[in-house]
Amino acid sequence: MSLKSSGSEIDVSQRNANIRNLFTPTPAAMAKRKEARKRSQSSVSLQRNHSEMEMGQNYLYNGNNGNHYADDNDDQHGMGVLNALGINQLPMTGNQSAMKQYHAVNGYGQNKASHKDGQSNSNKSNNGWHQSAFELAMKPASGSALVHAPPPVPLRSRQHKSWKSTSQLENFINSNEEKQSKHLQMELELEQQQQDMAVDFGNEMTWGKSVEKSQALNHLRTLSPSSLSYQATVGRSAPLAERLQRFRNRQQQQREQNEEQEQQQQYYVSADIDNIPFIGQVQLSAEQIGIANLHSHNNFGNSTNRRSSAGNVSSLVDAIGRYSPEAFDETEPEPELEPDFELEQQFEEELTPRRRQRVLIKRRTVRTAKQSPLASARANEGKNEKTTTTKREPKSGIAWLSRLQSEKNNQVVGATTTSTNNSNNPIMAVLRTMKLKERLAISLGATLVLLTLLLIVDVQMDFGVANRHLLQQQQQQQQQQHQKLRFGSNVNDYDAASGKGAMGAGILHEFKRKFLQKSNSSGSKEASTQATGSQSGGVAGTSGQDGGGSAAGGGAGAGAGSGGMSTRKPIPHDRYVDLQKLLLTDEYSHVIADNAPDVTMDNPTLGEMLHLRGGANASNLERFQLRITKKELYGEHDTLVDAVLRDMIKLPIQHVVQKEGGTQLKLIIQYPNDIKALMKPMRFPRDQQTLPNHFYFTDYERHNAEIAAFHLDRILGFRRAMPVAGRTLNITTEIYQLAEENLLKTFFVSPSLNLCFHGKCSYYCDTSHAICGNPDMLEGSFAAFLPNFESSNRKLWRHPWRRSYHKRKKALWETDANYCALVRDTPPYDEGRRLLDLMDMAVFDFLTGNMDRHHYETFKVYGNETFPLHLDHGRGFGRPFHDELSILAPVLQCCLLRKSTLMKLLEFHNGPQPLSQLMQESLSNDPVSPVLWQPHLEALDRRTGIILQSIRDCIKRNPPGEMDNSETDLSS
Ligand SMILES: Nc1ncnc2c1ncn2[C@@H]1O[C@H](COP(=O)(O)OP(=O)(O)OP(=O)(O)O)[C@@H](O)[C@H]1O
Ligand SMILES: [Mn+2]
Repeated sequence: MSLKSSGSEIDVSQRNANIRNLFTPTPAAMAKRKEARKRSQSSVSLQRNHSEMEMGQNYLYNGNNGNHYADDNDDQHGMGVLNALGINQLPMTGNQSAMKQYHAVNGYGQNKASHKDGQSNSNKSNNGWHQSAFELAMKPASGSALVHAPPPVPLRSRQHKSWKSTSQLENFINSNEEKQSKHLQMELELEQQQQDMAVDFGNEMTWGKSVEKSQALNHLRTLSPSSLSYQATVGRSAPLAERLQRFRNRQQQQREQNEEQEQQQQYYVSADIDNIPFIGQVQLSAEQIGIANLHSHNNFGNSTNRRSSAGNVSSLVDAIGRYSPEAFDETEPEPELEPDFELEQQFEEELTPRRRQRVLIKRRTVRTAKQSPLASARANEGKNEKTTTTKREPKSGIAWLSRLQSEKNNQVVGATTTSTNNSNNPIMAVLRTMKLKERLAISLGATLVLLTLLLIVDVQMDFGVANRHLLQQQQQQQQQQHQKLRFGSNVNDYDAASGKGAMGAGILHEFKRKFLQKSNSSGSKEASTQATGSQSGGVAGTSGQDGGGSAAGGGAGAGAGSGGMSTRKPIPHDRYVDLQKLLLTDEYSHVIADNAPDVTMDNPTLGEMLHLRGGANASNLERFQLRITKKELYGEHDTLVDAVLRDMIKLPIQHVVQKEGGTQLKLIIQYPNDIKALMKPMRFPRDQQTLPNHFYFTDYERHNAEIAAFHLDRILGFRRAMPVAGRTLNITTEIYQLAEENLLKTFFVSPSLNLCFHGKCSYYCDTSHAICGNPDMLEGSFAAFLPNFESSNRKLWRHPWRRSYHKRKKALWETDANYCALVRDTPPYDEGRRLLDLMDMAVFDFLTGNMDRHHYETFKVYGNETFPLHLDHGRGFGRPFHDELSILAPVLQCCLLRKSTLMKLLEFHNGPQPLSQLMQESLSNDPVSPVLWQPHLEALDRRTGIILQSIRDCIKRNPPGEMDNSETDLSS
């Protein structure tokens, strides 16, 4: 296991400094630890634990470091601050493993680049280690039995740069295994020994809860790794068996010795078997053990329950310190006691150290009168001659009964014995009786409370289930009555923004969601999918935009609801008759704009504009380019499109150059006759989804998305995307042998002997993201090249609904509910077709799931009254199971859509052919068909429904008379 496999190239000393800073203790803590270290004899083995802890934490921190690096790249997009060196490395290693996870979860195709596999594997294994090390390190601190926690990290060990050493890690693992086996062995032997010695465990101090006390002692008995390592250190080189034998002998000696002493003391010795790990190494007198026992109660048993975890760890150090041989020195000052032991403390303060111990023992013996019934029974059986019946605090509800019984016994037996049994003391008797009542009352009360709780829970469950049905009915009614949607996490903001509040419904929805989730346990599958649907919608709402009251927030909710709808049992098909009717009137022209570009008039071609004419030998592409018009790239029935596609698929490749600009690798493929295509190579199989930790701007480009987007654009009737075809190339003969020099430099042969290249770009153009032949074939998308006529330059426009391209910052449209009003007042969106073109683009991007629409381009020569090109769709079709509603923000915020677009959507929705089918048919002509993974096709239909629903919502919110001032009717 290599520590280096995290892929981090960070300067080690810098990292160490960071880690030291992170763990810099306060002066008080340092003093405390210093003190603890002084007292502790076991720094070596304990230190070891801490260096482990540090390693775990270090790795955690290291992980953060990775994020930190990513965070520092503020504008990561094409404008290109991010350079691949180092910065890309950290997130990418994570991505690789995330990708692997995808493969594992979805049973996806294998990652073909073997070196990638290697990397992700090593990364994964490293993660695995990291986790376990962290768990190991954190276990003591987070576990319920805090007494198991090793003492705080000594400063000395803190400074050990243990993460540097790989062997130390191995040592740690080995030693840990060793420890565990020793631990087991030891436990076995100790158990045996305990049986050998016939220890009476019922003979514990009983001032307080016996459970608490035995917890601490049990802890010691079960030998936590820290206590074991402590012991191992104290015992140093003595073999375990020998040490155990010695220890056993000593116990035996002590036992014999104690038998000669007072009977009360004898109890203590036997009870002190709990302290074996400690007393095993040190010769102790019975009195010392008594003290030790007391201390252990004070410092373990009670601290477990009463101290905060931080305090607990330090108290443990103190305790361990006290248990070191010096700590048993009689002159050791009395340690600070817990508040509950004030009585004892007062008592003890009156006595000299030596005397005190004896008295203490006696006191304890007195208290042993409160031994547990079980123990008392045992004591009575085994040690009748001792006559002292002992009793522990009762644990069970009926313990008071046995206590009463044993009290009677005490009174009988106690009279005839010499022990200091004061159970016949009338005051004590009264006290006990009172306690009994108290206990009865308490247990009665507790039972009542429990019963009430149970009742409440039961009633709630019933209520939840019942309400689910009610709410479902309600929801269906709502849908049928064409009421507006109100789902998702932003529902309240949305309601506030719209001012026509469905706050109550929002709350109801929240309520429903909660109860649906709850009722999942009752096995309702429907509920579970529904809950999931609305949850993912919630995510969409929040991830896409701030909840700042934007209408898009509401829309996000709407989509969430619809998303949920698709997974529910079929409801009658909603044909959106209301919308169909509206298409026939102009009543809602402020929402449904009748602004279809009329291609029959004022629609000059580029050739006409630029006075260019293709020669007799002009290629299909050139002719295509010259025929581009002001209003669309190609005519509805233009056969040149197919010719252009065919050329790109069939023509031999002459030259390959890397395309500059953009963030990811693209190649310019040159064919004969000056035909060019823009190629995006395949990186992943079709079913590879956007990596969960990828932002839209770091998502990989998908060649098949480019192909599918062209087809979709055509089917939608926009015709604003250049023709794109798929083609499979021979990487050796069709790229490598034809590549220009700069590209050639990035070629290499992978370990599995495939030819690979990575090119030069800002994202993913490095050896670990190379594009490789499989074994020699490489698939790609080929987009017909845009005209490059000198005077046909394109104008680049910033998209008004551009995302922030920053991980933490939000764009204005995400926070300003009235953002559309601002856009409507700004040229070129204040008049003409442009704003409606953006609505079309939003619909188009929402259908493909493309969030990467930062800019768009137009042909300069046409001015403003021209269409925006639909370019760059490589980041679409990444998340088939998620509908990113924020992409629809322009439509939702402006409440605007072209009538022609709405007609198309209604057509897809109502048939005869759904969009998915139209797409499938269109795509089946492509050489790399099937182009889309089935879930993406299904997503198209689902998203069509969502858009329709949001338009319906817009209609509801914008009745004809009550038009918002900002919403100018563009259709007029
Ligand atoms: N078919 C095409 N023919 C000629 N040039 C094109 C074509 N498609 C896109 N381009 C140009 O290439 C540039 C980069 O293309 P594209 O946006 O697809 O790459 P990208 O790596 O995704 O870029 P970015 O990361 O900036 O989005 C575009 O800005 C556009 O000007
Ligand atoms: Mn792009």
